[in-house]
Amino acid sequence: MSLVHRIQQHFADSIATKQAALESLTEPIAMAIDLLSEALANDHKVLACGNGGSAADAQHFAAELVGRFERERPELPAISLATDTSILTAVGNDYSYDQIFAKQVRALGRAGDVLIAISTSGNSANVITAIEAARERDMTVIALTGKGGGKIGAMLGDDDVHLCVPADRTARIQETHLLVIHCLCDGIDYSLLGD
Ligand SMILES: O=C(CO)[C@@H](O)[C@H](O)[C@H](O)[C@H](O)COP(=O)(O)O
Ligand SMILES: [Zn+2]
Repeated sequence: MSLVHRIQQHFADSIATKQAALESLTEPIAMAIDLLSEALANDHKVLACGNGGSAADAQHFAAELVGRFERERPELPAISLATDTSILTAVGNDYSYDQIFAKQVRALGRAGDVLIAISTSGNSANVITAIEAARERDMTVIALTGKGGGKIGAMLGDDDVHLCVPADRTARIQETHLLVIHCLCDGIDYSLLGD
């Protein structure tokens, strides 16, 4: 395959994945927006976690809630659990990498808060333990996954929301997760501020 063809194939695959996600994820994204807007309107906060590209997504989402998305509005409480290198290295070193998010959830999470759990495979152990910790704290979970949802998809409860991108390739799932995150930001602003 030529370089030009490879580039064109990436664009075509990304468009096809987003088209498929448009069909399957519109309704669950709207449910996630309702859940987040309700929590934020009632003074609860959002915690977000994930590894690698998903760590960047968690940070990106928190930045758009604390700062802004496209419109001016009051600051919204959101914390990325993937960004404090002292906590990540201390907990990873003294306990295990599986605990890096869970211990922060237990430290910061309160009943009514929302955990955004991002994993393209749905199988990252530290995201799974973060969801278990969120349960202990009576938080609800919005999981962004792919590849069928993996173990995370299987462990979610009726009050949680599963946003599973219908794709198997990590890059395509990540690209769609970012689109989903921007839909969440826009939907929260719409719910809190109107049109
Ligand atoms: O961005 C990429 C690959 O595109 C990688 O950094 C990727 O995020 C890492 O391999 C993660 O550890 C994958 O974890 P997960 O999405 O399966 O939970
Ligand atoms: Zn990537």
